[in-house]
Amino acid sequence: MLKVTDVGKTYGKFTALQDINLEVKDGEFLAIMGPSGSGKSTLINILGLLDQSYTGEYLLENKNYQTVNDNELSQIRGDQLGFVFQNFKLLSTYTVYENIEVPLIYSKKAQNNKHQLIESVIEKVGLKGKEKNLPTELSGGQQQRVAIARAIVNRPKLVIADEPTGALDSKTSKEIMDIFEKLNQDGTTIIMVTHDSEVAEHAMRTVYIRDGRLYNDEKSVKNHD
Ligand SMILES: Nc1ncnc2c1ncn2[C@@H]1O[C@H](COP(=O)(O)OP(=O)(O)OP(=O)(O)O)[C@@H](O)[C@H]1O
Repeated sequence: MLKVTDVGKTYGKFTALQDINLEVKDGEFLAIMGPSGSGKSTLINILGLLDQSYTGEYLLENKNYQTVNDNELSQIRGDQLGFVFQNFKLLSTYTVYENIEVPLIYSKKAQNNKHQLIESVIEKVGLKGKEKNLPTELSGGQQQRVAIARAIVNRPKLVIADEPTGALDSKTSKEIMDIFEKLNQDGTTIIMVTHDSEVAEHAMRTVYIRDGRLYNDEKSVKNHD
């Protein structure tokens, strides 16, 4: 799915990432853990094609997008990637159905069964009957379900989730993680940033970031400290 080789990122004199090497296979469910400010968002911004100013090489499906122009890049993001954020980022004046429809409007993928597609993801995330509700009429967990449905409606190869349970209580977090697990079982590759080791346990593999460096296990982070 993707391969990161010796990637580094600086903000002026500050080094946010260095010597990052990471390979994610098709169908994997990877958790990225690390303290606040360690570089997690910086890394997933690169993986999610939201940031092209880095050193080293990043290949997504064997393709380097570092010099691709913004228009083409947003098309690729829309067609191949799904994003889920901590604070849901739903459109507040759009209904549940309309929020989920948005990626399909911008997509160049052929969609001749749009309505069916939207209904099937609504069912998958357990929101049947809520199609006409506005986000403000839903609980946090339900809003995150809408965000997940929106992220997967285009059948992306890769879903990137940044602290998707960060704003949810532990019972709701578990329900959201069950949805991600099912999604992964259905073949979607998932990369998820989390502070929460219980959440990371749902992933197949966890990597750790500390001070802009990536470690494959917790022990090597501690040795480094
Ligand atoms: N635009 C920027 N300009 C300068 N420094 C930045 C910028 N964005 C991030 N940083 C710095 O880079 C480091 C890594 O930030 P990043 O947001 O990737 O951390 P994070 O691990 O995602 O943190 P959190 O868990 O709090 O979201 C931080 O020290 C941050 O202050």
